[in-house]
Amino acid sequence: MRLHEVSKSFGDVRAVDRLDLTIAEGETVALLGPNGAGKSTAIGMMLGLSGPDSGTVELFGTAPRRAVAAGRVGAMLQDAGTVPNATVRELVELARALYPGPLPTDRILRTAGLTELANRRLDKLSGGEAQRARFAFALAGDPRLLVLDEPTAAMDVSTRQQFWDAMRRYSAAGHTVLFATHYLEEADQYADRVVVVARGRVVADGSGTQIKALTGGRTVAFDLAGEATSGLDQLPGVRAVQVRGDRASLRSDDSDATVAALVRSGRCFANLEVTGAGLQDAFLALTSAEA
Ligand SMILES: Nc1ncnc2c1ncn2[C@@H]1O[C@H](COP(=O)(O)OP(=O)(O)OP(=O)(O)O)[C@@H](O)[C@H]1O
Repeated sequence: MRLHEVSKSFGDVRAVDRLDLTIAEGETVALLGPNGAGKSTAIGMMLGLSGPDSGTVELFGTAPRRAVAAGRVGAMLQDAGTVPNATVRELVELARALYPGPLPTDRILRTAGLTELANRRLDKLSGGEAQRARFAFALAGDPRLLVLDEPTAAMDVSTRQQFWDAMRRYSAAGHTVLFATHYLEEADQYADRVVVVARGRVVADGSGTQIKALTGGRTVAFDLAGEATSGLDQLPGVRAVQVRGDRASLRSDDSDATVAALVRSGRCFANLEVTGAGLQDAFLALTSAEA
């Protein structure tokens, strides 16, 4: 899949701004960005639901609409509805009828973790189960590329886990998956590659580990135990000091040196904690750097 210099505006809002993105077959890629970053607009163009104002979008070497019509792409969009009175199995059969080379029904149900729920009516499913039914619908045509727009929005932790287990079964077979998410831990955990989008542009592209390394550093936090904050910014490695109530958080490039110096200083402190920069930190730093 290839987007080259793609832009799209809605009135004065430039939703996607000269976006360049190439995804190779077999990759699992997370499109990570805050609300309004342009993820859904970019996905809409990848699926041929709307055209770019400028730039080109190609799927499997052809126009998105043609690739979608040929059954090479399955999609699960944010606002997709289902058929309330049908059962899960009927929905899957309906989806299969739309494609030239669909997967067998039982395999779709198994991959989506719906075997036990095959005869359940769609309007009796929980939110997470309904999302898995949409996932089954997207899988039915045996697509080479699966595009998921915030697939786990509104799912609780265990339902989310079940969903990703199902997605893993699919990607393990060598299929390409692109998913949009706000959940930073999800991007880090389930994607081979994380593409961070802000204001319609790619601001970082790499593995979760690489994205974290871009901001680097650790946080050394402790209770001040009544001591003043003066001198904390002079400790070795410290780049920034933040104080909330009685707790200080030091952003440090060398947390070992910072902690050693803190101990040597003879200051009182309590509840010392050293944590690595999470993807959340990296994400905030990267997107605010663009502001
Ligand atoms: N049909 C539309 N008409 C007008 N503005 C739109 C339309 N679709 C999107 N936008 C605007 O384009 C920008 C990008 O929106 P988009 O939905 O692509 O972002 P997103 O990253 O998917 O956000 P979210 O995570 O909230 O779904 C936003 O400012 C949004 O308000």
